[in-house]
Amino acid sequence: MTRMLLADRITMAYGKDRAVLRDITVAAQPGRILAVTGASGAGKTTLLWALAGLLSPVEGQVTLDGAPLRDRDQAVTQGIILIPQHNGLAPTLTAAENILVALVSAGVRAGDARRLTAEALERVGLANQAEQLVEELSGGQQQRTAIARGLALRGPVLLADEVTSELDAANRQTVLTLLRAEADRGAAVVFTTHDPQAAAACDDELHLIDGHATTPAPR
Ligand SMILES: Nc1ncnc2c1ncn2[C@@H]1O[C@H](COP(=O)(O)OP(=O)(O)OP(=O)(O)O)[C@@H](O)[C@H]1O
Repeated sequence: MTRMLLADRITMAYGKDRAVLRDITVAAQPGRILAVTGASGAGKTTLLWALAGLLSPVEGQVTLDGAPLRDRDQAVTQGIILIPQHNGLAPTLTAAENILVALVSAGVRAGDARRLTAEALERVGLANQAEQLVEELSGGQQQRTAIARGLALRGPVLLADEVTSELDAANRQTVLTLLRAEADRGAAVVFTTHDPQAAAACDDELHLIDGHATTPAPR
């Protein structure tokens, strides 16, 4: 299954504050990885939250397969997976439990959920940390657990918010390879990053400067 997720001339603001994103048009395309780059505060997370259905534009719209995306509940139902910037894991559950809970609440049967959890932790190199509490994992291990959870859900859209920021070079490369595998199975992947090398490994780049798009060109 593929999905076409489009931000169509969106402007985003928090409360009555000035806009933090202005007139942005960008598509998450099946089979491709879009890098969203820009300095701290440029609006990368805000764009991802709009695509995830967590925030509504004040102008323009986010559409999914041509129809307006209503909210996060609809986005979850339609398989728009978000790996949030600060991992979003439950610290007092184990790495495996965090993934299992997500899978079971997405409707996966318990036996399949256990198998998918083990596979996902293996892919990020955390097979031996499966039964460890998240609060006892290092920052990079927590980040990889959040990535494993996002991978295990196998959605048609994967939104990954700075998911390599705490990783060493080898794990960063592993994660980029895993994001590529997601695109190769047909997912639309959007990846925010400060790392020019990581961005260069993606198919397309949207560069934000103070909420404005500057480089929408495909490579
Ligand atoms: N909840 C909020 N309330 C008010 N302003 C916010 C909120 N979240 C973000 N902002 C503002 O929106 C702008 C864009 O923030 P955003 O987090 O999208 O940037 P970013 O590019 O992801 O930054 P970073 O690389 O540091 O994560 C910033 O000026 C920030 O202060």
